Amino acid sequence: MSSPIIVFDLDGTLVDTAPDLLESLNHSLGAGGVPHTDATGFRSFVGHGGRVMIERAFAASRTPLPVAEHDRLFALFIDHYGENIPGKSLPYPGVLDALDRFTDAGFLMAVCTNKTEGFSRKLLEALDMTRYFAAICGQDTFAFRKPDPRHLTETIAMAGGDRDRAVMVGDSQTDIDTAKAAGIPVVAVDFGYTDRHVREFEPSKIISHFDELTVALADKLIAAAN
Ligand SMILES: O=C(O)COP(=O)(O)O
Ligand SMILES: [Mg+2]
Repeated sequence: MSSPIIVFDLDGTLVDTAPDLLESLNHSLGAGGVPHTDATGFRSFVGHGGRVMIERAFAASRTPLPVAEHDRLFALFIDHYGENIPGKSLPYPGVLDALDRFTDAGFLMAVCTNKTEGFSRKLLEALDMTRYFAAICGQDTFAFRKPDPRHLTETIAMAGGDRDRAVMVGDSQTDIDTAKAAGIPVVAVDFGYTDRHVREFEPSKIISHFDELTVALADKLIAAAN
């Protein structure tokens, strides 16, 4: 039997990237003549990668966004964000202890994110976290991405895990919908990036700190799913 696996979302779950994403978003919006957004606006734009973030910010300010302009601003966003990694981004409190705990308990771990794979690897490397993960899969790793459940199930397969003994941990509706569609239990953190409280999306469990993400909880969720 292959190992149990715990799959993490990245932005807003493992790492607090909001200050840097917001700065790069505003750099790009400024170049497009759209007002800067704040932490509240950011929460409703994030979750589907940088392109969608720009698109949503334009829609919110009722400004048309022709494709060529979208491409230009996305390139500015990407360059700015990529150059500044890791910037101010840091793992949330208790993340590293939790990753050590699950390593010691024999779990595999993986990242399934709508960030690009390249930026995800660069960020995790800069924070010395790459070593924990058997797979790091971004929005461009496969031909599909969250909320398509195959992004999650293929991440599990790539990590060598067992989808019948898997748990997803995320911060957004995208993560919860993805896990549910894959038939995998999902723990939602309540401190990430979502404009609506995660309870509305009915995850299997909500936590407010990584100390609550125990091996016993993961075992319990896996047992209940089978
Ligand atoms: O970058 C985004 O928009 C979302 O990234 P996440 O899937 O790691 O939360
Ligand atoms: Mg997230």
